[in-house]
Amino acid sequence: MANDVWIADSYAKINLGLHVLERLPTGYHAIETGMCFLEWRDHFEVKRAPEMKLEMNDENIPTDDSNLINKAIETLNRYIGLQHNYLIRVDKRIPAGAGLGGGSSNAALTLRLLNKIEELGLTDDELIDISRDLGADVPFFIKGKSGIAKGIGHEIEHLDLQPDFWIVTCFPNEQSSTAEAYQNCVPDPEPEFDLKKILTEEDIDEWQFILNNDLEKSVFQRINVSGNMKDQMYEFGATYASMTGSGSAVYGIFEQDFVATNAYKGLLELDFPTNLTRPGFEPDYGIYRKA
Ligand SMILES: C[C@@](CO)(OP(=O)(O)O)[C@H](O)COP(=O)(O)OP(=O)(O)OC[C@H]1O[C@@H](n2ccc(N)nc2=O)[C@H](O)[C@@H]1O
Ligand SMILES: Nc1ncnc2c1ncn2[C@@H]1O[C@H](COP(=O)(O)OP(=O)(O)O)[C@@H](O)[C@H]1O
Repeated sequence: MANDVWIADSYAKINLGLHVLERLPTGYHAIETGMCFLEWRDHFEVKRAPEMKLEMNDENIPTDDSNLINKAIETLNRYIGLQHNYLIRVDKRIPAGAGLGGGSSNAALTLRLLNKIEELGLTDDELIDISRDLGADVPFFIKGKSGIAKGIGHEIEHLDLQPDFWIVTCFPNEQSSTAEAYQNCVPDPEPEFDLKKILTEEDIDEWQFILNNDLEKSVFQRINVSGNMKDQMYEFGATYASMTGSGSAVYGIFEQDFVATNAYKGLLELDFPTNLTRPGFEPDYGIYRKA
């Protein structure tokens, strides 16, 4: 009904390995990367309004046409035409420029929310098609399932890659440019290790020797604190640690809860935005009417 308020959450992701295979003529890069979700979420509340309006509680992120939520609204409007205007309020908790996909995740949720509220009847595959122009990472966020992304990130094989361990993720408060991270890395068309085999067959104890993020080197040269934080995760007892995506956030995977909790508290004391995700976490992709 016209006065309904709709609520939903938009989740962060981390990358489990990231191979940069080739620089393409478009300037984008062919990659393969595993992705799973964190219990780190932005909260959306949406209701009808006289005109489209976006409100976010993060003054560092513009709410003008450059915002990926507004780009998603514009894309959907162009594709099928929206019947109404909405006020979209976002309680933003996922840091931007962190390699956590916060903006991409917001764009995907916006498409799913408006599809549901306006009863547009678009399938996931149609939403995935529409989402491609919004960003390389946006299609991944349409289904809410972990998996391996290839191509520029649009070709997704959904697999259950959600680790059954604790994940501690920390953002050292320095935004990393995705474009720069890719521009400064050296593609390797023949990676030494088979990413899918590692993620689905290798014991996690082996990951630190064979699971790499090819964007780390160039980012750690510019943002040293991220490299130091990766070392710190191992010092805290992580079984595996890596920068996520184009950074600058770093995550550690821990097999014992008290070791993870100790790392989480230690990093929080540094005043960095830090997240603790429990074993086997699955995002709630539901869209609900607020009671
Ligand atoms: C690095 C990754 C890993 O998951 O995520 P984040 O670190 O951004 O979370 C993704 O590849 C980022 O996806 P996304 O953030 O949607 O990238 P886009 O906005 O489409 O592209 C931003 C810029 O990154 C570069 N880019 C992006 C993806 C890709 N496969 N090759 C690239 O070279 C291009 O210079 C592009 O102009
Ligand atoms: N709704 C949004 N949330 C977060 N970042 C956004 C949003 N809209 C646009 N942006 C811009 O996108 C960039 C970060 O996008 P994001 O997907 O969070 O990248 P990353 O995964 O690298 O952190 C920043 O430059 C930010 O200003």
